[in-house]
Amino acid sequence: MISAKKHNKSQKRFSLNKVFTSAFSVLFLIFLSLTISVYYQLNTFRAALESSLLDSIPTIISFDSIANRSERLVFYTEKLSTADSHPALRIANKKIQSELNQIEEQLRAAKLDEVVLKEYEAIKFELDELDDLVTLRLETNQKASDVERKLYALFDEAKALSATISKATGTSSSSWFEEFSQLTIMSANLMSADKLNQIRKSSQKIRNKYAYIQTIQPAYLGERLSTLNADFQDIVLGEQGLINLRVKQLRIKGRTTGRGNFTEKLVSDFARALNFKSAVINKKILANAQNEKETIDLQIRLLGFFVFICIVLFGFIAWQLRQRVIVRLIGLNNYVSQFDRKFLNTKLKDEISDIALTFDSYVDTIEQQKKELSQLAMQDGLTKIANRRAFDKLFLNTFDLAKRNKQALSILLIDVDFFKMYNDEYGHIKGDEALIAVATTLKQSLKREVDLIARYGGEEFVCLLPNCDHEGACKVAEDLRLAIETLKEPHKSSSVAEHITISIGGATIRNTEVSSISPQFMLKEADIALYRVKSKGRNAVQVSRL
Ligand SMILES: Nc1nc2c(ncn2[C@@H]2O[C@H](COP(=O)(O)OP(=O)(O)OP(=O)(O)O)[C@@H](O)[C@H]2O)c(=O)[nH]1
Repeated sequence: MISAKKHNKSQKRFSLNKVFTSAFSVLFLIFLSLTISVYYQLNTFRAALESSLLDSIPTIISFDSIANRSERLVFYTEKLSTADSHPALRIANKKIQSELNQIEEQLRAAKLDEVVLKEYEAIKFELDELDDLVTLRLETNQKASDVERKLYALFDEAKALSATISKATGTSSSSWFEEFSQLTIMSANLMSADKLNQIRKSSQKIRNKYAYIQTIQPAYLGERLSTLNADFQDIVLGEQGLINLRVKQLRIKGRTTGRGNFTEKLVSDFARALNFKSAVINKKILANAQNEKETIDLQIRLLGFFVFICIVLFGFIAWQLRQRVIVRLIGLNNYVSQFDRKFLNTKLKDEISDIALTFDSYVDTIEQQKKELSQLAMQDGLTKIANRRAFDKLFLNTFDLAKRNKQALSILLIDVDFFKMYNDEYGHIKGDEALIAVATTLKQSLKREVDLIARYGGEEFVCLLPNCDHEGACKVAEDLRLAIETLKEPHKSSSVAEHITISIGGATIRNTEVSSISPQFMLKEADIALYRVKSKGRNAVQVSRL
């Protein structure tokens, strides 16, 4: 079984599985935190936008709208307080009511705080009060006008009475009527007096004049005059007389003006308060937007930083992938395809190194097996010495070398004598053992490293003796023959000896003649020599010189 070579124990192991799992986990976590951060930021941004769009901006718009309506309300309040007729009052009231309705609707929609609502209620109350005052003023005005008319009617009556006096007395005018005319003018002038003090002074003068007139009135007018006086008393000096009405008029006017100004101020304040609130919300929105902008800026910078880190990490992982996996796999492929150890890289302790080491073991094993196979291919299966193929190959190479170097070369053909009989006598198994013994002895008998003994076929062996001349070849042949004889392997059926013997026929080429002789020829000559030895009785050697 093939086992991978072990890593150096001091080297820390980095499993590729762990490396890539950790790297991708880190990237995944960064990606996840990026996603969460972006999601959180977008949500915050959405909430801020929602708060601005759905809450603050509509509130500002409704505040502005209420403030605008309030400013219009100021205008109509002025119209109301200065209304000098009932139609004008009705128009002003209608406009005010319309504005109030709109304001109330918007106030409800804007969900404003209690203070604003109370202010609004106060405005409504003041407007009602103002309306009452203006109505009262118009009624008083009407009464004053009626009384004024009555005054002029009374004057006409006095005038007619004066004419009657003139007719009766024969004079063109009476001093009474003159005084009465002045009294009427003084009374009529009350209508143009716009100060209470003036009215008080005038009323005193009127009373004095009225008292004086009574002292100068003609006695013969009798009852007619007393009615006139009583009417004057009612029209000017009475409870509902012109003086009291004018005082009331001025007082109501003062109150109306005061209330009107107060209400206008109240409405203006209300509008200002709304404008202020709107400005505050506006400021808040701007502050929020600024905060959001700063947060988003920070997030963008953070995002950029994270993206940068991600790119660096991706680059690092890609580089690691290339260095740790791709480059090493290419190296491994080169190693496997070219069997060149320079491509073998097992520095890192991981799965690829494991594979590389396993391949390395396979390569070792294959090379070992190749060696063994090539050895087996050149070895004789029975005797374990070189076989004929090995001999043929080496013989041709040695022959070429000898030819080139002009060296002597010898070969010996060795044949075990009467081996057929040996087999017949002892059986094939014994025969095999005998051949093994002969081969081993022959091999051990050779002294030079370069000499080769091979099994040529059957019970025949061949010996290759490079750079060996005729004399040397004869000596080696004789040594071999002697070694087998010394073996004393019993061979009863042999007619040469009682033990196994060999016959050797050889051939030697001299250095000068090498070029004209072929390896086949040399073998043939050795075979002829062997034949001769056999013919002469065996257990002998003969080497031909070529
Ligand atoms: N046991 C055994 N016998 C073999 C082997 N190879 C060849 N032989 C036998 O060797 C014998 C050779 O016989 P022959 O060629 O007649 O030669 P010989 O009997 O030695 O006679 P000479 O060569 O004339 O002395 C044959 O009987 C072969 O069967 C082998 O590997 N094992």
